[in-house]
Amino acid sequence: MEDFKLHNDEKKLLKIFQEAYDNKNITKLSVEGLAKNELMGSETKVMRTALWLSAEDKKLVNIIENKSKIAKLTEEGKKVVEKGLPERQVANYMIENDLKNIPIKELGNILDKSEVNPALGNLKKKKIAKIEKGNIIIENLQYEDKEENTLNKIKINEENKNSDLNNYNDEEKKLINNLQKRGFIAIEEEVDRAIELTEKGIEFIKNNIIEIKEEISQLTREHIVSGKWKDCHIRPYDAKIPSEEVYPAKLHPMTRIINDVKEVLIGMGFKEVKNPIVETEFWNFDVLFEPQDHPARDMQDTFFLRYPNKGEIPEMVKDIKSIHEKGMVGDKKISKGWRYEFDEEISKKTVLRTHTTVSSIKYLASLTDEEKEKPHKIFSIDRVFRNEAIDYSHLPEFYQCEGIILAEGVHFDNLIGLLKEFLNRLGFEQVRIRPAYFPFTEPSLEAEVFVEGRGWLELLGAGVFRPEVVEPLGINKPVLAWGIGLSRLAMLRWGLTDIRELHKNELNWLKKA
Ligand SMILES: N[C@@H](Cc1ccccc1)C(=O)O
Repeated sequence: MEDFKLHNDEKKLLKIFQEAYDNKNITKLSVEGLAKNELMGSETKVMRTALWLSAEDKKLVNIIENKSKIAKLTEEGKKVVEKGLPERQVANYMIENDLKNIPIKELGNILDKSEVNPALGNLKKKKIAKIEKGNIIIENLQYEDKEENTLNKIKINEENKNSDLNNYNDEEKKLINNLQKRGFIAIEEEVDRAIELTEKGIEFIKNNIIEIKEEISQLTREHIVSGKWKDCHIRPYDAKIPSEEVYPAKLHPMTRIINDVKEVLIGMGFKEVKNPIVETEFWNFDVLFEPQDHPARDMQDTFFLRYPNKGEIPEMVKDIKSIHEKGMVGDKKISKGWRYEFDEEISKKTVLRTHTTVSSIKYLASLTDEEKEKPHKIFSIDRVFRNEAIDYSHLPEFYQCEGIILAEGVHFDNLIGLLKEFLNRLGFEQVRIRPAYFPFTEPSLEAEVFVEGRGWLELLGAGVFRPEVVEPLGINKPVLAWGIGLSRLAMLRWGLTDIRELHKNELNWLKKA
């Protein structure tokens, strides 16, 4: 025997071929025929076994697939073969009742509702009757119908397992096309499979005695107690055998990314916070020291709400007003401010949050004096909204993940170290940092990752919150902040080039992702 181990089923299949070859020099057998052999028993088993035998290391057989189109009668079609086409049923009815004409309305008693219109059309087309003033007037009841002949032919061909569409001439094919539209015939694709010995396969069955010993795949107590184990052949375990692919139920890829990122952050000591989708401009922009005339607030980027168009804002708005207008925290001047007139009415306007930085800043604002003394590490993962046209890289709704560290003595270097660690844990080995600008952080940075075949890609924005952001909240310690787009992350993980793919729920992709 050659240098590979054969599974019992493989031996059985080869044995069938060996007999066919010895008797009639046959090297090719249909899967259907093989399945009927008692050594096999089912088409699935034949196919599975043939797949093993055709694998790279053996190549003893080839699987040959012949695709063909076949014409079959539908359930409706079968009825029509018995009773005639609907127009024939009308004609028969008239013959039986000796009628020369009937009102169209009466068709409802003879035929199914859905068949009335097609029957009328065909009565006219086939010149069986003409229609005048709501009456069907008979012209020729003894007609021959090529469509019915074709239906009969299909029935007979089906009985003889001869349904290939190629058995019909062009005229018949046209008729079949019509009958298919009327729902009496279905065209289906059929795959005819056969297994054929390769040269190597032929050599093999010529030169080997194929011995089939019953095998067991599991040793039981019974085998041991009875001593049967001495005669048992235990099937060796082969992890390389190709098998049917199975797709178990699983979470949506986007949910999986979210869960993975959560796990990484929780592992790094962060705590999750959640916030509502609808925010005031106060929390979405003002507190983050974004001036009220900042272009990002423009209609183009932000979704403003009509109902309710105003929300509540805290007393603290006075402090925010003062930092925006004059750069003052209480009576201490910490910066130039934006030097414009801050409008509390604008602060009250409602928006769909445009970034998760809202969650970070709301958390900081919620701390009591005592809590402010302690270090904090929090993150949030949430949907954010931007009024952008949908294309391969933009959706009006997407996921962001955002986090902060508040602690005495932390600085920019710690932020870089943290982000490198975070991105490493997400599977990106090469990370590089570039300077960037955000209205609420100074200094600010962008982190890029290197992806094989795509180069350096920007993934993350970060920085140290400006004093103008944290000091009005009574926080005098550094706060490191960062935000990352999760859709980008998901696209990289699954090699997508179009963000829309993530939400199409295309089953084939979902199964394999
Ligand atoms: N909020 C920023 C990201 C960011 C978060 C925190 C600090 C710096 C930048 C964005 O949406 O792009």
